[in-house]
Amino acid sequence: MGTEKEGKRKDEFDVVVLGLGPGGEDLGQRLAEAGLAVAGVEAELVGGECPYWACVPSKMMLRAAEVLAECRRVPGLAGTSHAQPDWGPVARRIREEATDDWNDKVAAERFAGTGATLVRGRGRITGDREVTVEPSGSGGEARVLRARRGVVVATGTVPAIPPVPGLAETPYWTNREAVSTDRVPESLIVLGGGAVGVELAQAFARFGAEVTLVESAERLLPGEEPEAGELLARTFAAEGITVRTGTKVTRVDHHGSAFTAMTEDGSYRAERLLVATGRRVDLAAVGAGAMGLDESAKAIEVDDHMRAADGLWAIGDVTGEGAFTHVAIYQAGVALADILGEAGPVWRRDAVPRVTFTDPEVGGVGLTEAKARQAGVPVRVVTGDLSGRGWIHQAEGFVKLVAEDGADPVLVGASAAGPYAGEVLGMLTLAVHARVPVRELKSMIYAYPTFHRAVGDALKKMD
Ligand SMILES: Cc1cc2nc3c(=O)[nH]c(=O)nc-3n(C[C@H](O)[C@H](O)[C@H](O)COP(=O)(O)OP(=O)(O)OC[C@H]3O[C@@H](n4cnc5c(N)ncnc54)[C@H](O)[C@@H]3O)c2cc1C
Ligand SMILES: NC(=O)c1ccc[n+]([C@@H]2O[C@H](COP(=O)([O-])OP(=O)(O)OC[C@H]3O[C@@H](n4cnc5c(N)ncnc54)[C@H](O)[C@@H]3O)[C@@H](O)[C@H]2O)c1
Repeated sequence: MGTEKEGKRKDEFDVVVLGLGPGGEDLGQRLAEAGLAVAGVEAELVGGECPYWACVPSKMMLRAAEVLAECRRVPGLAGTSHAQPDWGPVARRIREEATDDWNDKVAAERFAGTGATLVRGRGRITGDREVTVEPSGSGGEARVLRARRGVVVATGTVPAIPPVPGLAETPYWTNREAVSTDRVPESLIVLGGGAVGVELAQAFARFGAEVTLVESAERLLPGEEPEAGELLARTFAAEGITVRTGTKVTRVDHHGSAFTAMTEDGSYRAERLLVATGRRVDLAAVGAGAMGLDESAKAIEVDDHMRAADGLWAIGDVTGEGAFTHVAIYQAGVALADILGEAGPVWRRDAVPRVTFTDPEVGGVGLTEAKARQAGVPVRVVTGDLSGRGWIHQAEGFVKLVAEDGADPVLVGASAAGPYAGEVLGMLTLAVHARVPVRELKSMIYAYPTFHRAVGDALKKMD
């Protein structure tokens, strides 16, 4: 229902969802389907980062790169092969199949089809349960949206650009330019060896780019088990990717058509430079202070029901928990139950799975050994290789299991790396989530010769 106040259009809803990425889109639709009056506010594209600039296009790139790598594995296993990489089909699939040329018409119609109201523009919390939306582009008047039950903040993150001298003045890439490029650069410097950095470095390298990756921590994927970073470093070296860990970029310049990155141990030149050094939230832009939150905080802190304050929920990357699409959507389900006042799932942080889609894949769930020890959890840890299947497949990888010690130990963390490691992670996620005792896992039958049989072999080492 719209009213006019101080020259601004005013509308009332039950819930206002700010940001329609995977989390906000899912929650807004489900609230509307439950019969609530919902406004979803979106500044860019309905669907958010994941389908247009992140998960989906990057996985299309990696799938294509994997096909090339398989082709290169034919000699010695199956004869001879010759593959001529062509970025054309990759760019075409991303443009036509994944993003509809970065057009959200279908998603917007799906959202509105549930009965929710899509409000295009940049929203800001301007009072208790009140959001003011500045329309996208020029023209149009601001709209004030009132939320009877409350506001859900689902505004995600933006790339965190490190304060490296010179960098801000250069035409560097973030994930957005990287996944929407029509052409593979001849050479590429990647800053950051987290999930974005390693995935995109490998995809471009397999399509012929000469890639240098600079990571300030001591190893790639520093949040994962050390064995994962070591495995990726070996794989990348074998594929011709230059990896520099434990070093910082001290200056970046761009002259003509080339970037130069100075590091503590040398200087690197490349046609393109990709910044993949993490993400940040901007709580001041969201107006979080208007509902009593600290706008300088790194994320919106939430309880087990995704509540951030009275009449305020937060879900997805803005909560600083996970930074994964499956977490944003899971948290949407938690907030849904809370807003509807129904029994439902609570936000559990102890069994969150994560998969980095490099080849080999790296999957993890729960705590790494280091994080368990830091938290003071007494642990038993076993590691095993891919056993028979790894040898047959000519593939490297590992399984690492972290069990909380005690009379009847349970896994509190596990990692799998290798072919299909993200799929092997499924059973490990179940084990951590459902607290399946190690004795039960040991008594299971593991099909021979699967990759997940490595879990059974590793468990034999756990006395
Ligand atoms: C290259 C890359 C690859 C990735 N791959 C994977 C993967 O394989 N698997 C995985 O699980 N995760 C992956 N991620 C992470 C995943 O993209 C995010 O976790 C996910 O998109 C978070 O969803 P969200 O709803 O919290 O926020 P977002 O997707 O960031 O959406 C937030 C939305 O809010 C809008 N918004 C922001 N501020 C306002 C405002 N003031 N008013 C109105 N609208 C606003 C934005 O325009 C955006 O549409 C990847 C990330 C990157 C960068
Ligand atoms: N497959 C997936 O699920 C997937 C894929 C991509 C991204 N994501 C998620 O998206 C988020 C963003 O990913 P990301 O890789 O950008 O962030 P990240 O925080 O995971 O990794 C950033 C890396 O950059 C390094 N770094 C920071 N400053 C640096 C500097 N000045 N020079 C060199 N290295 C520097 C950090 O040590 C870190 O290893 C993450 O939470 C990630 O989990 C998930």
